[in-house]
Amino acid sequence: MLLLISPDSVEEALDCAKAAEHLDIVDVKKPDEGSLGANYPWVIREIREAVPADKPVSATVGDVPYKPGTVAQAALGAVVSGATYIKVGLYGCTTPQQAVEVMRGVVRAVKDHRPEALVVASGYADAHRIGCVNPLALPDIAARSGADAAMLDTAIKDGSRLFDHVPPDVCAEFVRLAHDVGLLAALAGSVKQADLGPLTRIGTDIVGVRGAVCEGGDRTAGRIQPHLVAAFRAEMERQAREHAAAVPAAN
Ligand SMILES: O=C[C@H](O)COP(=O)(O)O
Repeated sequence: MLLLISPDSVEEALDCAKAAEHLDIVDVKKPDEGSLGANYPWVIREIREAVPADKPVSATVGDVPYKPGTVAQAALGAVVSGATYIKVGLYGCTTPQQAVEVMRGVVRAVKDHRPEALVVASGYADAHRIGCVNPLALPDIAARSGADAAMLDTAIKDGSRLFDHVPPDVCAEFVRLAHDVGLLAALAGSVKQADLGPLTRIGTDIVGVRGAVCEGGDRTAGRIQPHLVAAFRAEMERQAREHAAAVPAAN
């Protein structure tokens, strides 16, 4: 499982760089503009320059409306600025067809510019609270649009967590659906160390985190702490070892 950490500024990205050996992807966002709030192109560029070259930079395009042209243009902005994972939060899409239309524009805009960039179609575990597409629709939306990964995050950051809205067995179904169509499965949403056991067992490819590695667990007022990133990674590795030991025993 890969660890994606979301700093909100160049300063925080520098703190991530101090913990670079413990993380896999640096994800640029602007939390005060929403769960997948988009940051400025120059912030993406500066963060790309600040983190080690072997660490991919991801950028969110925002909690986007159903405006395929607008979103495609924003996605191009993110990839031109140096991101190689482009995440789109399908906030304003109320049907799978709308979501596919938005994602097809994003995939074309991104891949025309940088074919090897990865496009991530993100839905929301708490979709029922905001009226957007059902979480389990995401793998099919991502596959039909030519994206590389399906993701879930939480839209409303009020302390409720991924598993409060989509329990582990339904997340397992999400991962299975994504893998069945050859996609990566990414999960996030106030994930804590205690969630890493189930996330590992269900075969999650990427776990996205911010609050759990911020001072005081506070994703808004706290700053990312390199020692919390290291501790989170250590727990991921412990869970991976336990899982690897348990799997042959079960067969
Ligand atoms: O993409 C990951 C998100 O930034 C997760 O943030 P969070 O752990 O504070 O919910």
